[in-house]
Amino acid sequence: MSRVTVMGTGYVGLITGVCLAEIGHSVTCIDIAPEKIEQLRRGISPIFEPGLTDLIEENLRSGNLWFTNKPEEAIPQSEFIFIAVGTPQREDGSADLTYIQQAAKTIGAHLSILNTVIVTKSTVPVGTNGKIEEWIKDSLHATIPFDVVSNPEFLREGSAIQDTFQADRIVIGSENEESAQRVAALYEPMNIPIFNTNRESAELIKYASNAFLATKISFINEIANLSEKLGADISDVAYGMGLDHRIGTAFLKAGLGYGGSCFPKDTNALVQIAGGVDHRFELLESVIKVNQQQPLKLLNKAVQHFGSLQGKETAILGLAFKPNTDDMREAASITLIEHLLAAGAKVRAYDPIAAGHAQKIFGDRIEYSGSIEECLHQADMAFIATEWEEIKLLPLSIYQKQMKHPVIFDGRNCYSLAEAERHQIDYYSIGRKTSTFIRK
Ligand SMILES: NC(=O)C1=CN([C@@H]2O[C@H](COP(=O)(O)OP(=O)(O)OC[C@H]3O[C@@H](n4cnc5c(N)ncnc54)[C@H](O)[C@@H]3O)[C@@H](O)[C@H]2O)C=CC1
Ligand SMILES: O=C(O)[C@H]1O[C@H](OP(=O)(O)OP(=O)(O)OC[C@H]2O[C@@H](n3ccc(=O)[nH]c3=O)[C@H](O)[C@@H]2O)[C@H](O)[C@@H](O)[C@@H]1O
Repeated sequence: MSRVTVMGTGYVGLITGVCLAEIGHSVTCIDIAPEKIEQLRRGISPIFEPGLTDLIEENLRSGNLWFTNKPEEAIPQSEFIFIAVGTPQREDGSADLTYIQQAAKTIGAHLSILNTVIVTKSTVPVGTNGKIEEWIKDSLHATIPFDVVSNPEFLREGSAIQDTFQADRIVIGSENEESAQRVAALYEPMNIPIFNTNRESAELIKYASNAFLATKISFINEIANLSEKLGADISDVAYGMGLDHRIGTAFLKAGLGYGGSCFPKDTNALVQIAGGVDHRFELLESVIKVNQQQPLKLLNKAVQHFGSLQGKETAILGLAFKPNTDDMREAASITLIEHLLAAGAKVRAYDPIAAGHAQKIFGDRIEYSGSIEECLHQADMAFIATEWEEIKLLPLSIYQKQMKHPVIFDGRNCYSLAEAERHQIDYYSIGRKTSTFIRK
């Protein structure tokens, strides 16, 4: 059992803290946001993540997990300090290291002589772990031994706990073998393959992994755009490609493009990191451009269908950037809604859990529906922006029943073309033939 402090109770900090507590370590999570700590002490998770509340409650009860906003109550007693604070995007696309620097200074101000290993979980530009070391040194009041190790995080929102306990690999980037072994020992009960490397490589593995997955998505979206023009069906094309084990089926789902708190931010950051060493990352620049244009392609289909969108009652099904999360950061739904509003459409939206976030973004510029049926009622057109189970499995007869005449712009390819035809629905999707019903 080791004593661990986790700095930051966002997605990564909370999941890291809770999972380390679950395997028997004594974990204190600290945050500068007092309201989060207050909630967490009462067992309330500030984020929506399946299974997380149970794990928080369980580990609070067992005494393995504590929450505080006072670093002095945690850092001096810890053998490991995980940094899991945010690294948001600056205006120019580069990563903002303000929170990282603040966390490093806090660590330096409270570090004791336990030969503590600082473990960086946050996604940080190559070279940052070296800077963290310097920032900590600059804040120390005496000569105190410590080490800084890179340990990037690969979890996905919505399946974060499973991703942690069944991770493909744990990457540990260290300049010192003993520190690397100590971090590896922490994770031993999880029985996950460990890959050891130096800090710079570990930092780059994180950005390269996200950028590669983003590239797969933009690639398949381009093939989808091509499929539409060539009469191919993207579902079959992606499936047929994925049968080659060298390609694999994962991340070949065409749609509205990638959103979320990380792919857009990290692809932009990697372009900046490359630029910093005089390398123009043209491939990644194109990936980003394709992604920005993808939701507009579906909107254009609506413009072509109706001529003008002025006054059109529009239902948006799904707001979150993907299912099983209430996160709307960089969600394709935002692009869709902003463009629809600009074109004069009247928008109402439904999402099982993300409406609260939407309210902060759109206020009363759109309406919020309490159910799918209410959202679709008397609508001229419906956009499917997130493939929540209840949206994906919604019978097409509900669209027929609720809408004026069912016209669906499906950004997540939830239905088969045959089904849409059977229900006599004007059905537009991504990378497939349009199914238009000629009204008598
Ligand atoms: N969200 C995700 O699914 C993943 C995120 N990452 C990376 O992990 C990092 C954290 O991401 P999120 O958890 O989403 O961030 P977040 O922004 O949701 O949470 C960060 C938390 O850190 C707290 N914080 C800021 N400064 C602090 C300090 N000095 N001391 C203590 N707490 C402090 C904030 O109040 C906030 O609660 C980012 O670098 C992100 O790129 C990596 C993999 C997955
Ligand atoms: O660094 C991060 O924060 C994380 O970013 C992603 O995780 P996440 O953003 O939670 O979600 P994903 O499931 O990867 O989906 C990202 C976006 O890509 C889209 N996507 C995904 C897969 C696909 O085939 N097609 C597709 O359009 C999703 O709709 C979503 O908008 C990575 O998958 C994680 O490994 C990484 O740790």
